Formats: sequence, C-alpha cells, structure tokens
Amino acid sequence: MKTIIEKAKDHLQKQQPFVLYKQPDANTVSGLFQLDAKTYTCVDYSEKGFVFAPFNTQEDVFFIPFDKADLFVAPWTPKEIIECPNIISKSLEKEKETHVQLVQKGINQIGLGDFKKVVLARKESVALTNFNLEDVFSQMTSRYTNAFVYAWFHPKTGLWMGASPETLVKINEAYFETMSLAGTQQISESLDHIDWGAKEKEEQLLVTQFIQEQLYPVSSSLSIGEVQTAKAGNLLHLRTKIHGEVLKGLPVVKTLIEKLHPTPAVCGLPRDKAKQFILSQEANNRKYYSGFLGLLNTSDLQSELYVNLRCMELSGDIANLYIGGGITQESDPEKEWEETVAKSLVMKKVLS
Ligand SMILES: C=C(O[C@@H]1C=C(C(=O)O)C=C[C@H]1O)C(=O)O
Repeated sequence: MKTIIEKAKDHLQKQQPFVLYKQPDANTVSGLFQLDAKTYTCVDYSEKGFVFAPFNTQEDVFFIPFDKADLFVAPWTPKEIIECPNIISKSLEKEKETHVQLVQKGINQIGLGDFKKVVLARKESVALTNFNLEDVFSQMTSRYTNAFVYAWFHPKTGLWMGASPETLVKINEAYFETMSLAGTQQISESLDHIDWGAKEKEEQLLVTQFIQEQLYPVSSSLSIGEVQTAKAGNLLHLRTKIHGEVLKGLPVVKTLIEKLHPTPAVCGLPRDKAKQFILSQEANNRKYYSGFLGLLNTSDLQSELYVNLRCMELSGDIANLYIGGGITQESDPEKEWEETVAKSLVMKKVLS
C-alpha cells in the first residue's frame, strides 16, 4: 500500500487537491486526497471538508469535501532534527529598508488616529535546491510538535506549507474555544524569568478585547482566561484562551468565523480601517497567509481552524515566506524588522 507521502506526491504530480496535516501534539498524520479534479468553494461554512481561506474575505474560500475524498491516517514518530547552516546568504538590506518604511507609515497613520494597531507583513523569497515534500514535511512535524503542521495543494492556490501556532477557533456543536495570540520575543537562555514589554502587553490586550467584543453579543456564555506565555518554535507569544457557547438559533460556524476572521492578531484595530491600510500599502498580496485553514464540520459536528501563519507558498524552485508583526504607536521599526527575521526562521530552518 502506498504511504501517505507517496499519495501526496502522486496527487501533486496529477495536480489534484490534497492536504497533509498533523494536529498539535498528535501522534498521527492525516492525508485527505480529493478523488476528482473539481473546484469546491465555501458559501456559508455549512460545508463539510478541509477548508483553505485567504486573508481577504472578498476572495474565494476553497475546500476539499470529505465525501469527495479519501482520508488516510498514519502513525507519526518524530524524525531526527537536521541542523543545517542558515540557507539564506543574500543580503536583506533592500527588504529591510522597504519594511522599515512600511512600519513607519503604519506608526504615522496610528498617530493620525486612523487605527490603534495594524499588522504589517512582508514576503521573502528563498531559492530552493532539491525541494522534497517528504523531507520538509517531516522536519516541520518533528520541529514544531505543538503546531498545526500542514501541506496543502490545490490547482487554484498552488502548494502551501506551514506550522501554525494559532487557533482561529475550535468548535464542538455550539461550544467554542479560541485564543488571543500576540506579542513576540525570541526564546532566551532562561525560560524561568520572562519579561514582557508594555508594547507587547498592549497589542495582545487589544486582540483579547476585540475577541470579547465580537463574541459577547453572539454568546450565551463567554469566559476569558489568564494571559500566559506560549512557545512556538524559536519564539514566545502572549496568549489568552477564550471559550464559550454560541446563542441558540445562530449558525454556529459561520457566526464564529465572521466575527473572528481576521482578528487584530493578523489585521488590526479597528478591523476595516486596518485592513484597508494593509491592502493598499503592503507590496505583496497576502493570498492565504493570515487566512485560515482546517477541518470544517466533521461527522460529529466539530471544526478545528487555525490561522495560516509561519507559512510559505512553494512555486517552482522558489519558496515565498510570508511574515508580519503587530504595529502600535509604541513600535520601533528596527525591532519590528528583527521580529519578522526571527519569525522567518521558523520556515527557513525546515528548508535547509
Ligand atoms: C503576523 C504574524 O504573527 C502574529 C503576530 C504576532 C505579533 O505581532 O507579535 C504574534 C503572533 C501572531 O498572532 C506572523 O507570524 O506573520
């Protein structure tokens, strides 16, 4: 019998939709392989399948329907992590200048009172030598065991891979769990004593408040946890877990997705103004970066959706990495640049 990876390679060759994924801390890897070559798009999130949604809510949301696909689940054991020197040798001076200017523009706009926070991103292209889906996927799953790791292919989107640390929402009938994740620092020597700056605390609080305001009117119960430090690869983030129940009579999945996506963890606040700024000022279309993906309406009415972060688009012999960070009035453009460099290492390490 073919392995999941061999099936994925076959599907890629035939340009037929598939997704490989490993849920956080799971000891299995799953593969969903579409049986036909048709394109299925979500209309109202009542669909059942694996969904892949872009950042921009005006664009198509694709999915692989469960009833038009074969599902394979295989045991997973970690592979040895291969440490290679960083593959990136080219100078990033030009990219740095462009990103610093974009961040400064964002800070100026915040100063004018247009919005309080905006998440600004950049794209970095890395040349690939001998890309091998199996090696990259197994390095991703072995390095980022507590992330949602995936490889998605669809003729309409191309091949994307990523290791997301952020749950958009998990749903079980009317019950949901989500999180406010923002604020970033690199892991230092001592994990016992972690200090968070005022800027990081504020940007994360804005996300929590947004989620609370969005979900309160549609929930019969809503509970906000304590702020914690969460580890994601070489990085730490501030995280607050939030859970509750959707009011009876509302379409649960549609309501939650529309209220949450995109949160100020990847867009900004107020949402529409920040989104307009992103769409008009970022040099690259984000496509599926900072969109969401995952299981939609499984047979037992569960959904498990993740924000598409720490991801890349693989196109020929180029990997396009997408990375961003939250900008507030207190941001220092130089530090924001460094944050994107640190975040870019998550995917660069698996491409080495
Ligand atoms: C925007 C990204 O990450 C988001 C932004 C963060 C921040 O601004 O500190 C932290 C985690 C994510 O919610 C990204 O990884 O590209």
